[in-house]
Amino acid sequence: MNRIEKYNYNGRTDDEAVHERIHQVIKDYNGESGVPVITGFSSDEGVKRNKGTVGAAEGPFKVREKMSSYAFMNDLYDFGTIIGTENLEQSQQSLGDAVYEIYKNDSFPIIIGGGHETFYGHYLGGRQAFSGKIAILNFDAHLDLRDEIPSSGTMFHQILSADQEADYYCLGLQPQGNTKKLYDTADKFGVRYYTIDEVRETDAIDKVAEQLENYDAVLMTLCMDSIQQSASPGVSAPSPNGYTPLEIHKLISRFATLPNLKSFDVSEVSPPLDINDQTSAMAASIIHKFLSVRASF
Ligand SMILES: N=CN[C@@H](CCC(=O)O)C(=O)O
Repeated sequence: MNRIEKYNYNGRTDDEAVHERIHQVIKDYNGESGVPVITGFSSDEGVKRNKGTVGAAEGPFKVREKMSSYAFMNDLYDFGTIIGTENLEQSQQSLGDAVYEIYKNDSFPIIIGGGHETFYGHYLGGRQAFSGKIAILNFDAHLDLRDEIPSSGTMFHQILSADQEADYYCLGLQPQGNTKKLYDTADKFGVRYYTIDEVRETDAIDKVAEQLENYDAVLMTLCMDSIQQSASPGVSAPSPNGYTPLEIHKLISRFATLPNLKSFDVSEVSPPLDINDQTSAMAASIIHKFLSVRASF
């Protein structure tokens, strides 16, 4: 079991008597039901193995720092952060165990990565909690379907090659970031994938939203490299023509209200690569938007 570190939220307090910012309302998670639970996964190992630029291990702390003073008045809990090691497989299992504990109590994990290898741990918890058909909804510049040792570029290959009951939807692909081999792999597994242009210019989103209704559980994941580089520069593999902040806020809001959505992770924020904390702030604003739009957990 990996070490779990608690986060100490701090921020502006306007009036001691009124609890209206995240750092004032957030509590340690102790098994409560029907609540959103922030959970960190501090890991660089997946990006390192994928030959990317490391730094995402600092994401869970920096994104919480940005969220701390955001106006917020509803229930919110924090599980702590799983501290990843070079033993990525064990770290992902520890994240899966944490996520499973939250699901078991009928609560809703909101996970802050870590490299996108975060999603494999997220999935392990989801698969343990939910039998039947699972949909993975990934907003990403990359398919992450490499058939190699586990990294931040392999999670969906790992899942689809072992789980017949999991379907993969990928929205926002950057053509320059995915080779023919990755597209062939996607076709082999029947992945429903859409480039950024298809998301913008077709009815892909409506179609996907309709198809997602047919699953027992939907697990949603956002790779911050799917957002345009000028708004999300602090990632290992930036996208000059990724989602605009408005586009990604709209998309996350749209899918946040799916009744069968069980959890959400935001991955790949790398504070050492960031400019003026823009990427951490963007991730924090997306989580805040998600919390505001999804009325019940
Ligand atoms: N979604 C994240 N993907 C990987 C890059 C994928 C690739 O190199 O194909 C990452 O940043 O580590």
